[in-house]
Amino acid sequence: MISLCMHGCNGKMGRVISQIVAEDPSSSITCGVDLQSTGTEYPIYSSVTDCQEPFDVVIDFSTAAAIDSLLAQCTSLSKPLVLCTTGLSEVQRQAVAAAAEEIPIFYSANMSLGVNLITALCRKAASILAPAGFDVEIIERHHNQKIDAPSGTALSMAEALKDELGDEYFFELDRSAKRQKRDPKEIGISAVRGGTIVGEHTVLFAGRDELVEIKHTALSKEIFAIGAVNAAKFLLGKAPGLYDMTQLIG
Ligand SMILES: NC(=O)c1ccc[n+]([C@@H]2O[C@H](COP(=O)([O-])OP(=O)(O)OC[C@H]3O[C@@H](n4cnc5c(N)ncnc54)[C@H](O)[C@@H]3O)[C@@H](O)[C@H]2O)c1
Ligand SMILES: O=C(O)C1=N[C@H](C(=O)O)CCC1
Repeated sequence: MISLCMHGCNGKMGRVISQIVAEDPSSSITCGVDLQSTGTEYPIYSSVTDCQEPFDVVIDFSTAAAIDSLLAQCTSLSKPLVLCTTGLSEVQRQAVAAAAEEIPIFYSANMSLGVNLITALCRKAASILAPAGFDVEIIERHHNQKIDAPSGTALSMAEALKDELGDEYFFELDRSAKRQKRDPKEIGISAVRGGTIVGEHTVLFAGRDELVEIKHTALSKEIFAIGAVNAAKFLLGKAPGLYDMTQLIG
């Protein structure tokens, strides 16, 4: 049995995790952290360090602005952290790496199995298609409540592709001010926001007279919640370090 502290418990993902855990006999949420202290069956605090109930692991789905403080709270208590919030700055990502020297941290911009599989498939496709002259574009679509753009997943896929293709490749997030043809070394990233789209990521390889598209569609937020709870179970008893889906999937 694992006991959890849910950071961002009143948010969309926090509520889905609460439902998933309520149906899981091997996990429980003993306490939560959010800006408002009502709305759940478990007590809610304004900081992880204020929580009175025992817990093994913190799961976070909140906002980038909360992460500096969250890292300090988890390291001060020596609590493992499953960090799912996206939109972190480069400085914050360095802070995550530094905190992971003290506590186990699982960080993934996308907790679904499928996205992590297609990222590996895209690496393979890119290694064959880009040298043959195919342009690489990532198109992501999300709901109209999402704050960060492009999505953490799109950035993480772009990083994987750049890692595969070489340092001469670069990200192009906004062509609006440019008046020039596409650079062959661009990895274009486009973000669409609308309605209740849970999350779609398409990697397009556009060649001369042929297109290859690799696409993942999330049909519910539950896939992220299940991945986060599995990550919390995976972290239990682990040494300090930075873990991700590649280790969880094995
Ligand atoms: N890694 C993944 O698989 C994955 C999947 C879905 C969403 N996300 C990311 O998770 C984050 C949350 O998504 P959401 O849709 O639940 O957002 P949301 O806006 O619905 O919920 C965020 C919650 O965090 C709370 N919050 C804000 N500041 C806080 C603070 N200082 N301390 C504690 N709680 C605070 C808010 O009050 C809110 O209840 C986003 O960054 C999103 O991109 C990641
Ligand atoms: O709903 C969101 O917000 C999501 N955010 C993640 C991202 O930015 O990649 C994962 C998909 C859902």
